[in-house]
Amino acid sequence: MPNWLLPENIADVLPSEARKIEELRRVLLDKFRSYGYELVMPPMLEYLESLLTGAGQDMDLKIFKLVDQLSGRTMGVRADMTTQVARIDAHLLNRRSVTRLCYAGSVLHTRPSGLHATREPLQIGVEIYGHAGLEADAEIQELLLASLKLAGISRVRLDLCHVGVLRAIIADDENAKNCDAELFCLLESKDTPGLRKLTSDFLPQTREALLALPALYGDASVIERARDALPKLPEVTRALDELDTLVRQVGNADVTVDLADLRGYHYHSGVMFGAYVPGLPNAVARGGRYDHVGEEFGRARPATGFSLDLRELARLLPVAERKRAVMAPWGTEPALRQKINELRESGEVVIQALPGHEHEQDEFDCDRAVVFNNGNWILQSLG
Ligand SMILES: N[C@@H](Cc1c[nH]c[nH+]1)C(=O)O
Repeated sequence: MPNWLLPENIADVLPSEARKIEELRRVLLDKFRSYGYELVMPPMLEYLESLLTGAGQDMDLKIFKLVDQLSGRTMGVRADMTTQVARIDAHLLNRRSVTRLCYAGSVLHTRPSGLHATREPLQIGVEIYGHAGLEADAEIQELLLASLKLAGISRVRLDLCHVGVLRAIIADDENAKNCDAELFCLLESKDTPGLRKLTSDFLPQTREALLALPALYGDASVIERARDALPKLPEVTRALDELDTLVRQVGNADVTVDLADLRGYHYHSGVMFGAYVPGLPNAVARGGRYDHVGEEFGRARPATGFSLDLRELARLLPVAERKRAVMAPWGTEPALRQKINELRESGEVVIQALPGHEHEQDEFDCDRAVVFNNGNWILQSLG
C-alpha cells in the first residue's frame, strides 16, 4: 500500500491486521462485559473546552483543533477517551452507585508518542467510578492482566507508581510547584543532571527528595527503600502504603515499582501503572487514579481505569492463520443458494467465486467446496 498518500504516522490497516484487531476488540469487550462494564460511545469531536476539562496542559498539545461551521466555536478531536467517559459518568448518568464503563474507538494525536507510534490509536479501555478504595484499583489491574492474557500475552510486567509522592514532595515549595510540568518530563526520562539543574533553587529537602526519585525503582523492596530515602510526610507515607497494598494484591504477576515513571496524563491523581512486555520500551497499557476529573464536570467521583491501543497490541501478536473457508460456484439456483445459506448460518465462511475468478484465493484458505453431485449440492473436501 503506497504510504506516501497518507500523512506521517497515519496508516491503512490491511485485511490480516484488521482481522486481528477486530477479533481482539470483540474478545476484550466481551471480557469487560463479564465484569459488568457497560459500553459507551462518546463522540469523535467535542467543543475544545469540554475535552480539556479536568485534563492537563499535556492534553491540549495532543488535540487536533478545528472550527465548527455551525457554531463558530473551536472543536477538538479526542486524543483520549478517559475524560470523555468521566464526563458521561458525571453529567449524563448521575448514578450514585459504582459505575463501570468501557469503550473502544479511534483517537487522534497531533504528534506520535514514540518514533514509530501511530497518530491514530484505536483506544480500548475500562473505567470505574464511585469507589475511592484500593479495591477498585485492584479490580482494574486484575482486568488488565486478564485482558492481556486473553490476547495471548502471558509475560507481562506491571510497573506501579504513585503521583501523590511527587505532589507531596513539592507541595510546600513554590519554586518546585511552578515547574511541575518540567519535573514530570525530567523524572520520566530519569534525567538526573537535568533534575540537578532545575532543582538548584528549590528548598534543600525538596531537592534531596526529588533527586532520590530516579533511583527508586525495582522490585517491591523499593517501597521500604523509599520510606528511608523520602521525607516522612503523611501524604508520602499514605502513597507508599497504597503501593504496598496493591503490590501484594496483584497475585503472581511480575510487579515492579518505579517512583519516577510518571508517564500518564497529568489528570492522574494517585496510583498509576503501566504494563510492559519483553522487548518493547513503551508500556502496552496504562492506567491509574484520576479522582479530580469528575469534580471539574460538576460532580466529584473517585475514578480509576486503564486503556490500551488495539493496533499496538495486535502488532505484538503472531500473524493470524488464514481462516478456513468453503468455495462455492456462482449461481442463483434455489438449491445451491439454500446450501450456501445453511453453511453460512452454521458459522462457515462461504465464498462464491464470481464468473472468471474461480481459481483466485486471497485472505481465506478454501479447503472445501460446494459441488453438484448426483442431483444434490454437497460439501467436498479439497484436500
Ligand atoms: N487514558 C489513559 C489511561 C487511563 C485510563 N483510565 C485511567 N487512565 C492513557 O491513555 O494513558
